[in-house]
Amino acid sequence: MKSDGNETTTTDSEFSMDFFSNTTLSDGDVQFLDTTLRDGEQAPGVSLSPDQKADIARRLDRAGVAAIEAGSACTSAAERETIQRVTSLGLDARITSFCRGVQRDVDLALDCDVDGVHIVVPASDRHIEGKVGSTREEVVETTGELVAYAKEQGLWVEVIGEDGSRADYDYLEAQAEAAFDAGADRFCFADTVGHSSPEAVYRGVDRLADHGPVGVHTHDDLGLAVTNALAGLAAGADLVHGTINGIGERAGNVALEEVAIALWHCYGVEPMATESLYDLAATVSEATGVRLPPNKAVSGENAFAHESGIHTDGTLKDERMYEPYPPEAVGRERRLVLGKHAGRAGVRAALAEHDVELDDDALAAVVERVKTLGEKGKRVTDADLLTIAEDVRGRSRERRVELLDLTAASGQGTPSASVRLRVDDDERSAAGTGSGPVDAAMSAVRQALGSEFSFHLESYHVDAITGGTDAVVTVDVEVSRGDHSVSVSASDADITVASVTAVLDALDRLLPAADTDEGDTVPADD
Ligand SMILES: CC(=O)SCCNC(=O)CCNC(=O)[C@H](O)C(C)(C)COP(=O)(O)OP(=O)(O)OC[C@H]1O[C@@H](n2cnc3c(N)ncnc32)[C@H](O)[C@@H]1OP(=O)(O)O
Repeated sequence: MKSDGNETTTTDSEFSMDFFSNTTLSDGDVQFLDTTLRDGEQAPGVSLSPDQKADIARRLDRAGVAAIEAGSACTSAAERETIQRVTSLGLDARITSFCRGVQRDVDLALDCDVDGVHIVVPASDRHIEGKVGSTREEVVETTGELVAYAKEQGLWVEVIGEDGSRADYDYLEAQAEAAFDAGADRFCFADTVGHSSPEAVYRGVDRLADHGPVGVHTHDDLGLAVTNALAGLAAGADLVHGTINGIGERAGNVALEEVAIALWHCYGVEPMATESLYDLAATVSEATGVRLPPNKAVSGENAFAHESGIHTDGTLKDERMYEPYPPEAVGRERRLVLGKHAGRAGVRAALAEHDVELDDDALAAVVERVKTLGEKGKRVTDADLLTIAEDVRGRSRERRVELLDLTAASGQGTPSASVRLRVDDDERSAAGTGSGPVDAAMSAVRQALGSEFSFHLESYHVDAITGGTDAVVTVDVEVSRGDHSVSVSASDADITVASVTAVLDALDRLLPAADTDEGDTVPADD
């Protein structure tokens, strides 16, 4: 997908980063090295299985990432197994391993059949003297020897000057020169502790780029990771190291999806397919357990959501009114949300999605009630909106599906549940098993309903409203039948009851009204 236009910057294949300099790059000159599986996995508590690494690597490869650092072979036998799983996939991307500046690490990487290695050598005096107890001269010498050794083994080699942003740049340049003289394919400027200003990154990369191809590796301790990656590119780097969702040590690495969208939107450069970004973000979040902040660029839940009336009205008039780029560009969809800041246009549009049309007075009354609900801090779901609309119109609706009884049992055996439902005039009971009590109850519900009342659970989300083991939980679901979907939330101290209630409320909303002349319910699934 090509950038469809940023009104203030160039979008053709040539771009210039005027802020930093008059550097000009063409699309294709920037490549990405994804290190989610190595530096990203170094985030505390994260450990990816071979299958998870393989799955993420396949998706990165399909998205066009040039290189994937699959892990640190020196870590353990189990880690080598995960790297081998990735190297066995036969991907187009170059698969690499992290190595310290010691031959043993390179040999262990070779055992994993990687295409290349990142030989990480200390660059700042703090790291040279304080960490590895060496000298500048010794590090330069051993780096040259190790690069020559790795090249003899047929490996692609990148030397990373660790803590390079805090190094004496004269020395960093000497280190890069030694690495290139020994045959290194590239050198990487590393802002290892995320300490650098954009200007300092620019100066460092500018000097290194005189000696050969340079990459830039930035961290987000100052919130400058993306800016610093762009500064590196402006100074002549052509490879950006980063991780999906910016996971990594401390405040994390640069978020690759943020660099990708910034390059695409602002400069018309696309080192990876932007349409894959959300899928990658969701996959990595799920695999690592590191949640996405709702306001995160590209992948946050709210990145393409509009609640306030003025924004919603503007967006309904022109989708680009309050968005820099369309959600489809990163594989997402826009959401209009109702709450305290809602206005008439947004409420009218939300009702129209459920084939409900109101006159101006009724609409104003619904808007007021929506605002009141939103002011209580409650998320206004489709079910809430439809209930308010019915109330305002003075029409009551007869429920078609109702939970009469629910029992769930869990423990060390297989979780099981039984339900009793009313479906129209019919009373139905069924039992089911599942991976947990909620799953078992859902299985029982589906069995009781039968294929005639089938539904699809689009999303399921649980939040504890209060703390402690007696917490009240809210379950938010989105349920669909055919082309229609509704969002519902239900709260209860029992998560199984809240889950079943939410799903049945949603299904009830999706079924045609018993009294069909109401005309304000969605058509049935056929
Ligand atoms: C900036 C980064 O992201 S660095 C990458 C971080 N990644 C990792 O640490 C990978 C996981 N690490 C591990 O599994 C372990 O630390 C191992 C297997 C690598 C080493 O374990 P141990 O031998 O027990 O050493 P330990 O972890 O205590 O200390 C690290 C050693 O590596 C040495 N070292 C650190 N960086 C380098 C380097 N760039 N080049 C050479 N040696 C280095 C340290 O000096 C220290 O050696 P010492 O024990 O002789 O003092």
